[in-house]
Amino acid sequence: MIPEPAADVRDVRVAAAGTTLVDGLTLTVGVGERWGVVGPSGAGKSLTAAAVAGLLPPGTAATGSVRVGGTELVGASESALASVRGRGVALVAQDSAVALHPLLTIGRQLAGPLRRHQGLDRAAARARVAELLTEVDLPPELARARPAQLSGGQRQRVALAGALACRPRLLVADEPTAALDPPVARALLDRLDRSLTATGTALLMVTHDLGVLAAVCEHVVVLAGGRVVESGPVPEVLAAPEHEVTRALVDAARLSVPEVRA
Ligand SMILES: Nc1ncnc2c1ncn2[C@@H]1O[C@H](COP(=O)(O)OP(=O)(O)OP(=O)(O)O)[C@@H](O)[C@H]1O
Repeated sequence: MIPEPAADVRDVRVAAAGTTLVDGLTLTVGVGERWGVVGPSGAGKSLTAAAVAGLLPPGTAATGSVRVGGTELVGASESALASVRGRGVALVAQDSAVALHPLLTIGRQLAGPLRRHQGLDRAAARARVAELLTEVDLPPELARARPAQLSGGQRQRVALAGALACRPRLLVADEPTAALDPPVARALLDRLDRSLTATGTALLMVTHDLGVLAAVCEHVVVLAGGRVVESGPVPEVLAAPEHEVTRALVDAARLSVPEVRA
């Protein structure tokens, strides 16, 4: 039997106040596959990520179909969405670290979803939090710290640990390293890479950085004006871009990112 893909996205349209912002989005993310989403500013990358994660911002609405591990997210009730979050799909965003509660310890924040989604008791959740922190190369003692006591890179690692805590089928990552310095960003991506491999989690990652795309993803979709204009294996698309938008992105990257120079 062919396994359910991590995400099966069919003809998704996202609109706000009657304006179509993403249109005709169709994409299949196979089990454990890593997809990148690139495109110019305003192309619809973040809304695409949000639609696939079932977390569209207020005022926007989707039609079409987004199935994660066989569960339909478009039009799903809050309780149905809540049951898919964590184990089906998890989101880590550029500002995920900001979303940490300033007054709660890291340990309590990581333990919450483990207790809710996996039914762990207090002691089991505490042990799992220590494991999760170790998995993202943070000392387990950080469980007792509050977010303000951590660096930006450490906070983003905590966000990643939280997103991967329930071993989701799919991690949606929206510019997860955009707010980090290059060495800290590289370390986080390296960590992400190892965690995805260890858990078999698939990835859909928005990035504006073709170097990051090439380092992390196997497949790419290029968006422009809310539509997919090109998609395929990353090496092929970067080596021989077919659409003018992709060519412009590759040309811009050649000027600024040594790794993708021809
Ligand atoms: N909540 C919203 N309500 C109305 N319009 C929105 C909303 N969010 C985004 N948009 C609009 O939808 C379009 C796509 O936005 P989106 O944030 O997905 O683009 P993006 O490709 O991620 O851009 P960037 O690279 O600049 O972050 C833009 O024109 C944006 O102004």
